[in-house]
Amino acid sequence: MSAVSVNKLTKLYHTKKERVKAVEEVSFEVSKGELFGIIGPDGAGKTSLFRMLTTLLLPDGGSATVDGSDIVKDVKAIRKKVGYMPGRFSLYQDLTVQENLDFFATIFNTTVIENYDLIKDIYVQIEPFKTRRAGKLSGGMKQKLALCCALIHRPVVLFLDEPTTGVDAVSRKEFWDMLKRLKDQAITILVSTPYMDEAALCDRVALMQTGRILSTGTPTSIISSFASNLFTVKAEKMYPLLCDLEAWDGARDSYSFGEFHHVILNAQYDVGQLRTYLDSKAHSNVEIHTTQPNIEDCFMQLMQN
Ligand SMILES: Nc1ncnc2c1ncn2[C@@H]1O[C@H](COP(=O)(O)OP(=O)(O)OP(=O)(O)O)[C@@H](O)[C@H]1O
Repeated sequence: MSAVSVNKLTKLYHTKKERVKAVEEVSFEVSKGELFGIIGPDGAGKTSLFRMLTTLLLPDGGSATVDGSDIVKDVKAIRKKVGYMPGRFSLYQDLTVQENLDFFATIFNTTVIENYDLIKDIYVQIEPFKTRRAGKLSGGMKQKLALCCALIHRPVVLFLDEPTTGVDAVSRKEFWDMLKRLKDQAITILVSTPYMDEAALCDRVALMQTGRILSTGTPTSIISSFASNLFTVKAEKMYPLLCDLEAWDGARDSYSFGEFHHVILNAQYDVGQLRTYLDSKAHSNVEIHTTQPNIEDCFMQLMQN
């Protein structure tokens, strides 16, 4: 049995102006003990998906089970089994660190001591501030407290909605290290993120855009399915360079990528023709290198398709 099984799950929102398909016939499976990432930009539908899987939102179509329980019929069972850390800080700002933890333990009819072994690694980092109000903690500390609260009833499946958004690079790394250690405790983890580089830290990922899943697989399998002539290109004037690349028949796709532009050449074109074309457009200090694709390149290509 899968830890999470999702079959054509759909969520629509009706506003005065329009009907938004936030999640559209999404299907995937997550195995027990997996660290599964839902990777997608703002508005992709990640929060709506997680809220349906944690029974906070009713679907408009399709079905899903979490640890064998149906998300519509077995609401009470699921709420006992899942831990949910919402994207926005959801703890009680006026309660202290200790009080927040006790509160969440109490509503799940358990105690902090009973499950201390599970949160110990994370909790020791915020313990020196246990009498501080949650609202006065730094972003990284809030995130650790929220994770402890989501874990305090020893969930079978943990849902983390954009846990690293707005968190500094060091705290992000620490957070992913914590998730790896939690995985060793046999907890299945679903984590959503808009950061493409975090895909590589998951066992498997689903790439999501405007309510749909574009691809599912291990980060390596998604990258190896990217069969393309990919180059990095740089020149003195980067914006005109991008405009010229976009206008060229030889480029199947081109987009900004950090300090470079990435260009995928059409099959019948080569790097010599790319250089000749850029010379004909009078670009100076042109640098062209072959490069290996990463998840972001795959995402860009899938979006084009
Ligand atoms: N209550 C709502 N009413 C109307 N539209 C909504 C509502 N909630 C979300 N949406 C829309 O549904 C789409 C998916 O939103 P959702 O929050 O699920 O995505 P997300 O990937 O979590 O993005 P974000 O990180 O911006 O929250 C977006 O277009 C959003 O504007």
